[in-house]
Amino acid sequence: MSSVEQAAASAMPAPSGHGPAAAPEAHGAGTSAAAAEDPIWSVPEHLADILAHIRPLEPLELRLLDAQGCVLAEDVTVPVALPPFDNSSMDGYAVRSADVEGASEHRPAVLTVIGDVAAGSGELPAVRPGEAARIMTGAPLPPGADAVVPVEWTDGGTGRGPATTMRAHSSAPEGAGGEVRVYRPARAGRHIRLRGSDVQAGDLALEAGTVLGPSRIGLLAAIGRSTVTVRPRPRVVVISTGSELVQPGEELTPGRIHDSNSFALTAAARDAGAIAYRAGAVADDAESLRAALEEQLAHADLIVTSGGVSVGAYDVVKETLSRFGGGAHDGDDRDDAGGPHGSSSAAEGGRVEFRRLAMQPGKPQGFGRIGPDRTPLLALPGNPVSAYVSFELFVRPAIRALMGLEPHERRVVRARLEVGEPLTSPAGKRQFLRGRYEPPTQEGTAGGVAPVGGAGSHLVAALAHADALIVIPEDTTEVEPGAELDVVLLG
Ligand SMILES: Nc1nc2c(c(=O)[nH]1)N[C@H]1C(S)=C(S)[C@@H](COP(=O)(O)OP(=O)(O)OC[C@H]3O[C@@H](n4cnc5c(N)ncnc54)[C@H](O)[C@@H]3O)O[C@H]1N2
Ligand code: MOO
Repeated sequence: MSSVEQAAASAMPAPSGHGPAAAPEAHGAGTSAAAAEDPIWSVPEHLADILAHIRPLEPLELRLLDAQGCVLAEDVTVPVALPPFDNSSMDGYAVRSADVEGASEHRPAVLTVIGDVAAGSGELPAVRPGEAARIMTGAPLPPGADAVVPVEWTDGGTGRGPATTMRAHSSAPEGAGGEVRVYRPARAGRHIRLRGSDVQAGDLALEAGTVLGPSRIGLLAAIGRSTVTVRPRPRVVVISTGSELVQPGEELTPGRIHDSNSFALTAAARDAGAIAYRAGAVADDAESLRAALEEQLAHADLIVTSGGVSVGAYDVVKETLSRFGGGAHDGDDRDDAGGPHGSSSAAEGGRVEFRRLAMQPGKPQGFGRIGPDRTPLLALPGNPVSAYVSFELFVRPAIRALMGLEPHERRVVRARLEVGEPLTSPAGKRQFLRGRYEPPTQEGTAGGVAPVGGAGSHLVAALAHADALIVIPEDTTEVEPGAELDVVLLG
């Protein structure tokens, strides 16, 4: 295991934690009397439960541009070689190399021009000894020729010394005939792109599992594919909840705040590769939330909510989703909650289970599958930093799993903590502080990381200036200046 992998294993939630797990007390997070009924989940346990209930989306055949950002679900082999024929890499003259051997400015080779070969030419003139064909970049090499001299090595057929360019056929059609003086030799093969020099027929063009970025879409087009079988980008619906929320652009009245989570989470889902829809903010009432969910379920592969998962009197997400049925396939409303802390997870029962996690921020979390298609739903806490950190730890991997990708994307590195005073961290919680990372100046040494803002999960401005999450492990309550910690690099 490399040092980065080791760091990742300790800093990031790992799916290996799924299944019967250590009692919460083992993480030092258990609360005495309540622990037995309301266990505290570790970060890896919660992620493992999510990933255990998410299957990659079924492959679809999509047109090339619709497949951008998707994961290839087939091995694509090359049907015909690229380039499909020997062709010129320069605008110039196709010649027989023997005819231009020893050519110089003082003793040019004088060749008879037998015509033009433009890109796309089907019929090719044969080049015999003493002849040349004017040829354009990408045009097929005519039979007989074995080299191309660029126009800059010739007089361009003008008889007036070295040329810099060809004369346009429209204004000087005589350029396709007459004579050309060649001032430099070209050995056989010069300026020729050979058939199959890029890929051969039968080669593997792209392997299943490849993400289709622009250059890969270009390759698929080059080998003649108009459609491709991919796992589609997941459709993620983001719903924020809270009667205090006002949309950006609208005036704030007393007690209200702008809805920032639905924007940050939708943007984050797009950044992770999803097609994300912002369904907007729903007021804190169960009926509105239920209606919004019913409406969105039809076109969601994953639903993300923010807010309403804590212990308040208006925590409507928790109230609604704890009882939201599984829909058509929902045989019963059985209570099969438990996951690593019991026999199975709520996700199997078609409802959402709410948990406390041994982390800060992001303690309250919900996960389950709802509706007739058992659509996965992640209910994130409403505090903006908590929602964002939860996205990075749980939603991003879930989106990647739906795409058929390895869930962990973020790089984790070791970095020296750059602070004046020791930092404290709550016992039994994995703390994720926002930080700015400075890469090492020397190879083999650790970079530095400085906290941005405090631990408060309302600090959106500090979050916007952070580029890393500083991970303080569960069993660490104080970190000295200069200590090395895992750091999750955001982007
Ligand atoms: N008595 C307790 N109170 C709280 C606990 C607890 O254990 N006991 N946990 C705290 C923690 S930790 C968190 S995190 C929050 C989670 O609360 P909710 O998920 O129920 O979220 P809300 O109450 O709806 O909102 C919390 C906070 O975030 C602001 N918010 C909500 N949505 C948005 C949005 N879309 N854009 C911007 N800001 C948003 C909201 O106004 C609140 O300030 O609970 C603690 N309380
Ligand atoms: O978990 Mo809350 O997310 O600490 O603010």
